[in-house]
Amino acid sequence: MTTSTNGAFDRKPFIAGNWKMNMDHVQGITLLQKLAWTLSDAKHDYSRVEVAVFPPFTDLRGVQTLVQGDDLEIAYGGQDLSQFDSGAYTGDISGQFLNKLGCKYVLVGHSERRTIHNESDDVLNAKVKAAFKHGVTPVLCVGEGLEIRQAGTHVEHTLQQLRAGVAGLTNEQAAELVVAYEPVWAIGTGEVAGPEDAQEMCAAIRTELEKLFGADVAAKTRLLYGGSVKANNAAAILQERDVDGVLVGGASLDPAEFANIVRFESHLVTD
Ligand SMILES: O=C(CO)COP(=O)(O)O
Repeated sequence: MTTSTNGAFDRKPFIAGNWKMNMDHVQGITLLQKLAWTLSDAKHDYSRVEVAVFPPFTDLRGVQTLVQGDDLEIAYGGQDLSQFDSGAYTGDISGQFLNKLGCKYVLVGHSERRTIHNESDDVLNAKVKAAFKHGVTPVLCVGEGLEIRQAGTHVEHTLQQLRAGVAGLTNEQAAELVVAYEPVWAIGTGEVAGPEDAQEMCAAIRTELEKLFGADVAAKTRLLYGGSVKANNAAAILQERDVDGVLVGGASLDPAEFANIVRFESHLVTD
């Protein structure tokens, strides 16, 4: 097995599964158990490659119980949080509640939230700050739709979302933040941005973070790619220098497929 070219993995690779609105709390426990068994059988080294799942809110208590009871090293997080701490916000979930459930991460600004729920850059910036306030690491999602990609303004569009999302963060927060580049045209469509597209945008994001927070900070921020990632394309994407992980939708619902993505290093064989 060869080592990856990804900056010799200065940043710990991060493989995240976004279950979206799939898996009720019973199905979710079964899925997580199967994933944990598969990775355990494969002797997965969690200290080399971090694994996290993002189940629906209603699954989180069960996930917490399983993770604690079986001493699993799989992290988990919410798919969204409120920008507010508590109060008359029917249907919303506070970052404090996520923290209390042991969530290490929370997705912020997934394209499905930006579009279906009309979440603005200002709201998303407030959500990023709310996550940090409550001790949960935000995974800020950015990315362009098809029309913007075709117009060739995708880099500027994505960087504008990034700047708005990280406005007012401290250097320490920016280093801890995770950013996921998810081109909307590649989500759930089978269309995958090529490894070079993922690298182009992740490099642009890192350069922008350097401008905003300095090179030392930008060298620590983990950048993920998401959009139709499968076991057969993950390794090539993850070999790119600035791509530190993947955010997986559909393929994270299949424990064997997702475990193979987690074990991408075993697909980097050259001999
Ligand atoms: O939106 C995504 C992950 O957050 C990507 O979804 P798919 O992997 O199903 O394309």
